[in-house]
Amino acid sequence: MIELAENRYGKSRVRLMKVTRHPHGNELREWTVQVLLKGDFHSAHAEGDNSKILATDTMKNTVYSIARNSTATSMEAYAMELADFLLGRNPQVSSAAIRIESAMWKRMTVDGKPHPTTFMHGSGETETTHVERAQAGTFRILSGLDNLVILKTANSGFEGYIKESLTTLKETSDRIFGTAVRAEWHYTKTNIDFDAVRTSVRETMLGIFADHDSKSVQQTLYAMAKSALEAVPEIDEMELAMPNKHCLLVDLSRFGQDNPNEIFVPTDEPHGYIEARVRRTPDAE
Ligand SMILES: O=c1[nH]c(=O)c2[nH]c(=O)[nH]c2[nH]1
Repeated sequence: MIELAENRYGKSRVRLMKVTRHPHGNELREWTVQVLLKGDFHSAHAEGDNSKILATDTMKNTVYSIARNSTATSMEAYAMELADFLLGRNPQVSSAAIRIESAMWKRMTVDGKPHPTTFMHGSGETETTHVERAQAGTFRILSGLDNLVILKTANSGFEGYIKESLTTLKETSDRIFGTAVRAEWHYTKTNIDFDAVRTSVRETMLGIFADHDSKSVQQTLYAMAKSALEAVPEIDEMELAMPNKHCLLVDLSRFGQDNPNEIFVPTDEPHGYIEARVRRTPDAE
């Protein structure tokens, strides 16, 4: 016997730019949206019967249509509206999952003043959200960020690790620590100021990264997640991934020069990769 074990389908990489026009200036958002639906689609897979299929092209159109009417100020609130709309119109759908990645546009400064209608691409950092709801269920909202590229030039070392026959790495109490953070955290509520909470989470993590006396990427990652969970009551779990973007000290002794931790070669591959999930445990009775 062969059966359809699981399935979901939808539209990926729906690109959307929204300009919200105000008399005093405009707001700009650039999102890449993914819609994935699960549901009663056995007949489509096993019999070629498309009568329950909402075309993915229709989903793409829905992304734009909801964006036109939505007054949501955050991508989380917009994603909830989109999921509600799709679930409301499609009883054959058991759950809708919306993912959004938001590009980092910043208002341009001209002559020292923020320009009302012109923007500059800030960095390759993106803001993310993943919103999911089942028919008659409650929302599960995970938000985060990706490709937050940061680097510290002091207060980072790596010592005391296992030394065995294949170990060549030298211990150091002073190294460069560069990474591109991916973080995703879970909200305990759905009616909060998502943008303000996001800012608190991000700023808390950055503050710890800068000030931490790092014994390893693992220790700093844990300290960042722990501080964010302590500072922001609206989240209860965080997954963090931090590649260790090695910067290798160049041996200048070949040229009769010293190198007191000043000249490095940044490398992409191979790189260390550290990830962890950190959560708030229920208070002990
Ligand atoms: O912070 C680090 N953690 C490791 O596990 C590790 N391994 C390694 O080679 N360098 C590092 N750095």
